[in-house]
Amino acid sequence: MLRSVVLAGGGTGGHIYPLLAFADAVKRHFPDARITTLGSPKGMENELIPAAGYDLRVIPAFQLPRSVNLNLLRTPDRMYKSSHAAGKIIDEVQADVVVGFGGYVSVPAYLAAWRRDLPIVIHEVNVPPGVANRMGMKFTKNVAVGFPTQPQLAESLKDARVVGVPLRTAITHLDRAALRPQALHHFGLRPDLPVLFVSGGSSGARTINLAVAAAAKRLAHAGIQVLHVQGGRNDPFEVPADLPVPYVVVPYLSDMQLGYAAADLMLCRGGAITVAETTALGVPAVYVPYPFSNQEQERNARPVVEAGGGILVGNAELTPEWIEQQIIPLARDRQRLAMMGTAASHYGRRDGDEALLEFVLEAVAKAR
Ligand SMILES: CC(=O)N[C@H]1[C@@H](OP(=O)(O)OP(=O)(O)OC[C@H]2O[C@@H](n3ccc(=O)[nH]c3=O)[C@H](O)[C@@H]2O)O[C@H](CO)[C@@H](O)[C@@H]1O
Repeated sequence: MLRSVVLAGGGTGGHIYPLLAFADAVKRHFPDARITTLGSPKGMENELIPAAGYDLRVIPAFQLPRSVNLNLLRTPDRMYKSSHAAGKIIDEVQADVVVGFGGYVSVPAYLAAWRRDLPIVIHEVNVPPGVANRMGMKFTKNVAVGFPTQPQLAESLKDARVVGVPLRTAITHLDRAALRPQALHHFGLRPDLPVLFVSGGSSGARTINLAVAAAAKRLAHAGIQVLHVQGGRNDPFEVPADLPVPYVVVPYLSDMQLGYAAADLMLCRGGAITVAETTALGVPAVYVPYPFSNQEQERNARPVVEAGGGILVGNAELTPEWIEQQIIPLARDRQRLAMMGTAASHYGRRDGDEALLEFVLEAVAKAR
């Protein structure tokens, strides 16, 4: 039984969408439960959470250090304001549990919950775990992870429960083949030619945007249509106007399921939620991991590639020539795409929201 939950997570889409998917699962099972989310002043949560209809409380920003630093938790001026604000909200809504998904806002929430002796559950999707969640792990052993490889790859996650990634129901309930005609129509794409779906994650990826746009003519002359999501925080790019087949650019897709339904092949970064979605849906993908952030995106994508669900290319290797030599033949090879899609779907799962809820209920029951 859950009466009131506080969910903390923010920054980019990768931290917010799992939180929203989990909130939906709580609402399905406990329609009367109070759901409160904590966010930071500038993150994408300020658009995404109110749009999904949930109560967002913004607490003062707190700059995370680059490494785990517990002294910081004791430094009143840096941390006090944020954790005091989180604590006031936790008290006001009489939370049963705090569930954190990482990002700036999670640390003050973990600290405030620990001070009140409330159960804390951490959900982590990356290897190595993010700094906020690593700090949270000092306060709780209730750690859940998104992928089966994480406990083997990171010592700090070796005892974590693998629950999968909570994904939006628009994605977990998606029948790609059934939605495809509507999706193609929506974007003005043709049903007789393959579609390359390009997305650099929630903020977009400049390297990917520029490389694909520079290959636009070659793709079009090979009969490959492109559906290209620019990404929430990226500059526009130029695509030639007189192409013989559609090249559709959209700034950001709120209905990401339409993109997945239209896609024959995806070209994307290796953000954890993107990987969870492509594999849950069996979408074959070319992964171009973001080369920084501790190689976390390469670690996300590599197991899928090893399972045969996609291919991996380094950021610097993604040139218009590489696209011509590797992506064009792949996008036209229906048999190879089908095999890759099946392999990807064997790695993915769609029940992360339910599995995390079960884990949270166990944590609450243990604490009572
Ligand atoms: C550069 C960086 O540090 N990126 C991190 C960030 O990625 P990022 O925030 O890009 O997150 P992911 O790639 O994991 O997920 C992106 C999410 O945004 C959605 N989406 C994307 C574009 C769009 O137009 N519409 C839309 O809905 C996708 O469907 C997906 O649900 O968080 C991830 C999860 O912690 C990490 O693994 C990534 O390494």
